[in-house]
Amino acid sequence: MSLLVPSIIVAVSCILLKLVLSAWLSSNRIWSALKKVPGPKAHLLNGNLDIIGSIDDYLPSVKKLCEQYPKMFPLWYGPTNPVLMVSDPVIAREFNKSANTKETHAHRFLREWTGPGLLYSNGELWARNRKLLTPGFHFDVLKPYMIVYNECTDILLEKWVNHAEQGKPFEVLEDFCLLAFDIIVQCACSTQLNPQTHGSKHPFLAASRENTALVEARLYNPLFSNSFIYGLSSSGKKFYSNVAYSRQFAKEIVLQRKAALENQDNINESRKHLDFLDIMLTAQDSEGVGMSVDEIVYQVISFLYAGHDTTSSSLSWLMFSLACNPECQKKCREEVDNVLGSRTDLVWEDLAKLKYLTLCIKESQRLHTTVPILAYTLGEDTTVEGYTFPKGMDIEFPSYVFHHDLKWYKDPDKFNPERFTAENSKGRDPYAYIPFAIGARNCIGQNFALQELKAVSAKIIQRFEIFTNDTSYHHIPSVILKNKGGIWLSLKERRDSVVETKKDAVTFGKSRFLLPPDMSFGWQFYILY
Ligand code: HEM
Repeated sequence: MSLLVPSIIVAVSCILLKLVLSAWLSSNRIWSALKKVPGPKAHLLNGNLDIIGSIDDYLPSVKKLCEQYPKMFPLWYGPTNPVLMVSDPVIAREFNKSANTKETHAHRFLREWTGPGLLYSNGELWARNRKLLTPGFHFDVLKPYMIVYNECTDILLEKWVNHAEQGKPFEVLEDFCLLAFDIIVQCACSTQLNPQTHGSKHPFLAASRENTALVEARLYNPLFSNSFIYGLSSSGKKFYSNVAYSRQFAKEIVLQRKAALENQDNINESRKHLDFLDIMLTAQDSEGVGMSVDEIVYQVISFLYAGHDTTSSSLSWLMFSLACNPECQKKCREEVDNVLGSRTDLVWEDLAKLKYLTLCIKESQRLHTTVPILAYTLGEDTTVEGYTFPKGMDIEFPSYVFHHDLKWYKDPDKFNPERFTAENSKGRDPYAYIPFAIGARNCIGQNFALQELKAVSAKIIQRFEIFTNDTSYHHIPSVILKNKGGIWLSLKERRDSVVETKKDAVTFGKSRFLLPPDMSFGWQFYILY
């Protein structure tokens, strides 16, 4: 007994020593590798933070450094947090050949929130789930979602009639955020929350926004890297309470759906579509093992998060681009009028016919790159351009810089949709255009997102003319790209339109059954099918 305590102390000390030693050795390997690569001189106390400047200056600073070091360079976010920034898309391809993981500080913090869903998991867990979820994005599954896009956009259009009548500029990101959330929650979980008309922000959206901001702030405080210490702070308490809420919210949806699936009688036979949740609840791997409820909860949170933030940013920038370029807007409108005639609802077959609008979407995603920096951690030792970089080293692909590279884009700051015609795209390296990332960790939702962007924007253009008083912008790289001061547009309802508008388009009579309002905040939710 008397020897027990000293033995425990020795054992714990040995484990701690081993942990510290291996962390030190790994950092040392990274530092030795990075020392060999030319780059800006790092300060002992703040690394390269003085060159990078504030978040307002971040993108221009990185772009300038990429021009100065056109292949790659080490960048120190503070004294102990180096990454290798890859300036050249062709070299980025070399780094993407091995299995990269998502293990940076930001990924770790975000994973604490979403859990190990597809977005932030790694290794075998990620590979298994990616395989199980891929069928959920097959075109046959996506096609019926057109109904949801049409119905949700009708709600937005009715709200926007007021803006058109007032003729004053208004900030659009918030409305697009509600729209995209409305769409994803219906398509992913067949659940209706009516976030666009509820009058107050849905708590999942509030939690999602607050946690993104908290993660951004956490990156600047090395003490908060430790989850236990972070949990004691007021920011940490808010963060973990948002985590608990989001999981409870997602779990409620999953359990209700699981019960309904188990009791087939409850499911109406004329269901309009399969959703991601059905696929997750019924998918099995090669050994016949399905996903656990917790695993599905993490996927639901990841999908709801990834599926609304990026899409709303893309939609806002697309509308801004069209407002700044009236001649392009006019061409889109002519195309939409030709394709739709007097119809207001789009059908799947319309999407392929909206060729010019598609070029505008691509160009807007280039100029205003939604996810401007992609970060990874090397999954194995990797040799590129004669340098060997160790497993565990963080790398970044500045997709925003790739999208503004003079080598691939003439007049990169100009909005020119024609650069994406098949003819003009010839010879462009695929890594020079990566709005949805590229390789194994590319966006699983990209077809869904493009379909949604086309359908929503076509309906807006059909109904309104879009204007802006200020064509200047200042890109801010939050997790997604924002404009400093927001995106402000004004609208005019079209008088020349041949369509019949649907004032009573918004009906909620499709709900099959109502779940108890157990998520508080006065929010009820409806399982639709
Ligand atoms: C315009 C809209 C969208 C853009 C620009 C976009 C962009 C991206 C990018 C750049 C990544 C890679 C992130 C990284 O490596 O850190 C990604 C991953 C992902 N996206 Fe999207 N996304 C969009 C819409 C969506 C939608 C609608 C969904 C869900 C339906 C979705 C689900 C995901 C998921 C689950 C991942 C992780 C994939 C994996 O690692 O296997 N995204 N997205």
